[in-house]
Amino acid sequence: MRIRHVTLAPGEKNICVSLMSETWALLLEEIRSLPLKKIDILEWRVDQYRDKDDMEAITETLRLLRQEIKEIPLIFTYREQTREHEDACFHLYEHVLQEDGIDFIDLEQSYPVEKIRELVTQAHQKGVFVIVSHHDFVGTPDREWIGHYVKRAVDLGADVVKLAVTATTPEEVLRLWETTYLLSRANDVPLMTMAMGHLGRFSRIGGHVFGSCATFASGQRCSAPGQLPVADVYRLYQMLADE
Ligand SMILES: O=C1C[C@@](O)(C(=O)O)C[C@@H](O)[C@@H]1O
Repeated sequence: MRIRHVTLAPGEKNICVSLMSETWALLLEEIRSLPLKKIDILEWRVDQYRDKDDMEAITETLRLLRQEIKEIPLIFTYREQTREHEDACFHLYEHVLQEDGIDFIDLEQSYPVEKIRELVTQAHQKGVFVIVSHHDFVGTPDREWIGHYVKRAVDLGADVVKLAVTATTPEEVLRLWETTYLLSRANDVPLMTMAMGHLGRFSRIGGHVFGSCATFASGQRCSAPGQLPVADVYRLYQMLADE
């Protein structure tokens, strides 16, 4: 699968970095502080943005953001798992899908099925790809759960399936890698998998070997525990590539 100049396929060493600022002025400073040439995909974590309920501000910020990041693929993510924020989140996604400039939206698999389907339809009509995500901030689900999850996400219309778990033991890293390896060979839809936490750091530099199509690294701020700085991940990837 190709988005602008980026290929999302098992084994690709794509680096995603999240933009975490609260205002446009800070976002601009954040973008300018990043080594953009080392970044394949940017994620705008709009849940961190102060004016996220102001649709005009969102439209304008997106326009400026796109100007600044040029051709870098952009994921638009409102990371909220509480029910009370869901309406605001769906409203925002619907709004942004009428605008230009985003390449992906990220939808949590726990959202109501009907809503996911509606947003998938709207996104696809607009030529925007959908990442269906699951986050486990406590541990790593068992193999069977992960298998069902990936199948369900594909059935819901995901173009990419993301799984971010927490690794509390080495066995959980192994389980994530093993399931990523098997499921990436069994599905045409690219998988992005990673583990959070200290042990999860290994999954963030070795995931591509097991079939993940991208990893998340930290820019100005981490957007999840265990992310390594983007320049370090880039350097490691170069070291792994030259043999
Ligand atoms: O889903 C993900 C992955 C992530 O949670 C991580 O563990 O790196 C970071 C989030 O910003 C992103 O939306």
